[in-house]
Amino acid sequence: MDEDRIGSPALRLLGVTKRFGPNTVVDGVSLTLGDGEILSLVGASGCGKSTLLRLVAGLEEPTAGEIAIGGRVVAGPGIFVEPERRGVGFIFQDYALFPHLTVAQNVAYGLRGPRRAEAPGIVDEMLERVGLPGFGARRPHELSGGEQQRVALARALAPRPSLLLLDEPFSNLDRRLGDRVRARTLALLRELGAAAILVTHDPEEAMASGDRVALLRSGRLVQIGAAEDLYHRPVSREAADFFAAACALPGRRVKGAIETPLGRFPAPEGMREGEAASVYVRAGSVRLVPAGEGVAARLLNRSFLGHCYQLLLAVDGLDEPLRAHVGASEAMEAGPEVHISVNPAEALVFPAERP
Ligand SMILES: Nc1ncnc2c1ncn2[C@@H]1O[C@H](COP(=O)(O)OP(=O)(O)OP(=O)(O)O)[C@@H](O)[C@H]1O
Repeated sequence: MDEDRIGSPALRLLGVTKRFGPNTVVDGVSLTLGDGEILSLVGASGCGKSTLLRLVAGLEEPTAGEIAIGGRVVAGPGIFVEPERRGVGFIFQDYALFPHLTVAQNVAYGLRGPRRAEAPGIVDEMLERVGLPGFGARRPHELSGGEQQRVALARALAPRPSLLLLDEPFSNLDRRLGDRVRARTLALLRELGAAAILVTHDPEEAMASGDRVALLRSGRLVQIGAAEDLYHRPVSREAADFFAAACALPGRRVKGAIETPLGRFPAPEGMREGEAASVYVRAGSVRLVPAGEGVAARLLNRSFLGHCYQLLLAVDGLDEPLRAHVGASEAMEAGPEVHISVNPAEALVFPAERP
């Protein structure tokens, strides 16, 4: 590594934009990834996550903006470094192993220069690290989905990339296997000190996996920060919609506070009197209170979620049932009519007409 690149961020994007014809798919994205940092990139289907990864990998060329990896500009005005010269590893959703090559040949595939000569030792080490020692002679079709994913990981990490890009790598595995393979993958990335971007459309996976989480919507970066920030302090209605897993109550500012079917909530600064609001209430913030307190609701359904019970409640003025997560004794005591309240400090309030 050049002297002047020591201490450079693993990745820096500056105003990166990608247009396909008239469609702007990635729109002025700027972010910096520290050495060894793992970033979850999350957003709804079609928001541009894969395109952003492909731009970093060099599989697409930006229409505008600049990309630097480890301090070296790899894409920008008049500059384009080919994918194989970027020192970036890539794992796709379908693993993309070469079916005609053995596991060992797959893992050795990306080794270049002096590391090529050491291939047998590196292959053994990588297969050991991903928990597949002795699998070198097998072919991809002789492996389970989880094993194929681990070979893809060994192949991507064998050349020791400073940056690894993972595009929904666990989504083809069932939930429990996916969780296990994800934990193993993250531990290995930490061990090797590789920075990584993990693309997912699942907010829980994003929050559980990344040092930071970046939320993309329509090609734009909506918010980037610690998982707790996105969950507790979403910057906008868009971010709350994605992360809060909450019911949105309609409201309106009346006499300085937001009036809703569940009572009054503090108005955010800058909201005008009479302006419409959306108040996000999480299931864990809804409490059952004695009759005569709070607001009356009708119990529509009770279900066991494992860590709690979920009550579905009909409340006058709400189009959709409200979800409440409560403990076993509360759930069992709840009759057809209940009374509920929400701590105003636990709700998220946004102007309804602005994004
Ligand atoms: N080569 C291309 N030519 C034209 N449009 C494209 C091309 N690649 C992607 N797009 C469009 O860009 C948008 C973003 O696609 P992208 O695959 O980046 O989204 P995504 O967030 O990864 O979605 P998903 O979660 O469904 O994989 C989509 O509308 C897609 O149709």
